[in-house]
Amino acid sequence: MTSTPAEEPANNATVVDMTKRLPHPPEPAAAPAPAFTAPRDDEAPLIPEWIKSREGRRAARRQMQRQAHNTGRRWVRRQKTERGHHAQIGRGVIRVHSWVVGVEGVHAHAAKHHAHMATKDARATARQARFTVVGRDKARAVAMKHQEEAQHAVAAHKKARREVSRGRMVRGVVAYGLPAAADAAAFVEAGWLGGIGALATLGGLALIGRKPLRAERWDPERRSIGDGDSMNDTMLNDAFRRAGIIAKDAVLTVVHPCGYGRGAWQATVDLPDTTVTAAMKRTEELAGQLGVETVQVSLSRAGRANRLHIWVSTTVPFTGDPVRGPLLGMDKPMSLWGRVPIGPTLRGDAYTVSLIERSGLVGGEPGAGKSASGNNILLAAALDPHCILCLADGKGGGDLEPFEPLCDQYEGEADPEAFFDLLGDVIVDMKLRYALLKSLGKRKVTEALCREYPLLRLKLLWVDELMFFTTDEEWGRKITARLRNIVSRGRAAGIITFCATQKPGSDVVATSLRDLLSIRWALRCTTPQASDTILGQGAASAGFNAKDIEASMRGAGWLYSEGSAPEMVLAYYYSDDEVTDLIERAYRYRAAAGTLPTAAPTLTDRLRAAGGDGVVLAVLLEEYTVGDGADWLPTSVLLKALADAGQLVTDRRLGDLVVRSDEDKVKRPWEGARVAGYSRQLVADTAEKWLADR
Ligand SMILES: Nc1ncnc2c1ncn2[C@@H]1O[C@H](COP(=O)(O)OP(=O)(O)OP(=O)(O)O)[C@@H](O)[C@H]1O
Repeated sequence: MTSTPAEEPANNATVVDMTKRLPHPPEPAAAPAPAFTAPRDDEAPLIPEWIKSREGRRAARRQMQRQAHNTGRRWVRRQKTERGHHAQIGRGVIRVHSWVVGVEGVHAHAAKHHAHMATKDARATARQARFTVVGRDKARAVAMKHQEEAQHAVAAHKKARREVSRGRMVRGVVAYGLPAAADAAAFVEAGWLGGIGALATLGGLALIGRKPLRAERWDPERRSIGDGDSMNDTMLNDAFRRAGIIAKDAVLTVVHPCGYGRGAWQATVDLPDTTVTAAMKRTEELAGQLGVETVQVSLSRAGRANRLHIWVSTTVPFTGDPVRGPLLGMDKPMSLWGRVPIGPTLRGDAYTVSLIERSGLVGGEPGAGKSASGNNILLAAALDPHCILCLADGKGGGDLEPFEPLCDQYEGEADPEAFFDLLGDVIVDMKLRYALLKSLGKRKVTEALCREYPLLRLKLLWVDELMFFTTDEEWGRKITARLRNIVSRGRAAGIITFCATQKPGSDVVATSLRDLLSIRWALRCTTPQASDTILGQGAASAGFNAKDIEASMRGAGWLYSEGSAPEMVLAYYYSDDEVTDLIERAYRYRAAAGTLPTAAPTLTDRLRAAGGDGVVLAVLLEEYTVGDGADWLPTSVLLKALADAGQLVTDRRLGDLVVRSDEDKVKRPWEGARVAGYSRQLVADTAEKWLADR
């Protein structure tokens, strides 16, 4: 039931409606609120009035206490991290100290290394000049030049050291001296002021060291191994993109994550839309992006065309002490039929080569380490008592001289004519070898045949500084022709040929000869073109450029012997004393095996060894040496000598064998009559030609 206002009782005070709530007791009359007046702009901030009340002030105090407590806890927690104040101060001290030490030390170190090498060279050339007989003036001039270079290098090293000391002293005064002086002065003035000074110094150090030096803290744009950062996926992707190996939006697929070991960072990645061969062509750009030298980066195929193994050394490789050769530790003869140790690769693996049926070319600028590197092969051959050594030195220096007592043939006078004759003897030997192989029904020399037949022993023909022989106006072309003959046909006959040169251009090593030399060893070169002439056209642009080898990396070079790509190898180094020791050891092995060289076979020995008409010619030549010797003998005397030696030769057959011109046929006086005969020179020339034509 609802009531209408018309039905409401007239007196509210007497009738109580139970549906309504009781009214609150009447409030005491409050004092009228003061009218709020906003402060003027220049009077006070707009702060709620409550804050100014007692309650507000108490709440603000509580809030501040809470904040101080939290800050304190945070500070304590932070002290355990690398952002704590003591860590910051520690970093500050390290950074200030690094700044004082400076970076000039690197230059001083490089100057020291240079001075050391230059002095060593100067001593070596001076020693060489002292013992050089032929070309002594030239050797002395070279020694003087090296002496001057060494003096300059030593002076440069001293200067660099002085600069280091001066720089450190100035920076030390600024960094340590000034703050220490200021703090001490403040302490003397008023003890507490000194305390404030010390706190200020610590504050300064904390400020300097406030940022931890972690890779993540660096701008990714600036990450590089050269700056000491760790190699990681982001850095790799970035570097590959910027080097133009992969597209700007492409991503490398990581197969083996970045890891560090043995002084280098390594990773294996799959390249998107490109191949390892293409990537290797941009090694230089990639090295630039990683902030390192080209020689510090090594890229290789990891089993597939697009799977790349990247290796980045944190230091320039091969600049430490020379690596001791393993031949020194061998206590028994070597066999050249096995593999020859050459040296460690960039990645620290031992590199070896097989010389069987091979020939090689070693090239590099003067002082790159050709002779020292070549010693690895020469000493290995020397330590095989069954290997015949045949050496020629185009420099006429003393590099090969220690090997002379072991050599069956040695040409150390840089005489092109003598070298031409030496090659002639090698060709005769090669023909004899083929004749024997043919009679045995074999195609090529094997280890078993080599052991059974002394004639088939391996022979190493080593030519140092080929340029002096092949650029000779009179003999150059003939020498190249003979060398080409030996290299192309000698392999199967057990003759291994190696040529070393400072200048591997086509004027020195004819392309037709160079293409036959299968092992290529490029030590430091002055131009990429020179590097290409050793390793093959296009090698430098494919990432194998001997020009990139640093001058301080002596003995380091790109070596191509087998496999698909050249390897960077540091040749083992044998000092002069070690070479002498090993040669003495080789001499003993050869003496025990009965393979020490006997006197070189004479022309008549070789003619007799060849048999057939060779024996006839040998008997004829010997007849000229009877008694006081003669330059010309009558036909009758020669025929009698042949008959006495069991060679039944008619006048006509002799004429066919030793062909005379009309002038040679002119009769000469002999025991009161004029008779026909033959000159010794004609018979000797015929014999040489007969041997060479066989
Ligand atoms: N494998 C190596 N390890 C360390 N040092 C080396 C190595 N090879 C060479 N050297 C250093 O380099 C110097 C020069 O070497 P080497 O005489 O072999 O050079 P080269 O190329 O034959 O010179 P040149 O062309 O003038 O004959 C050596 O005296 C030695 O100090």
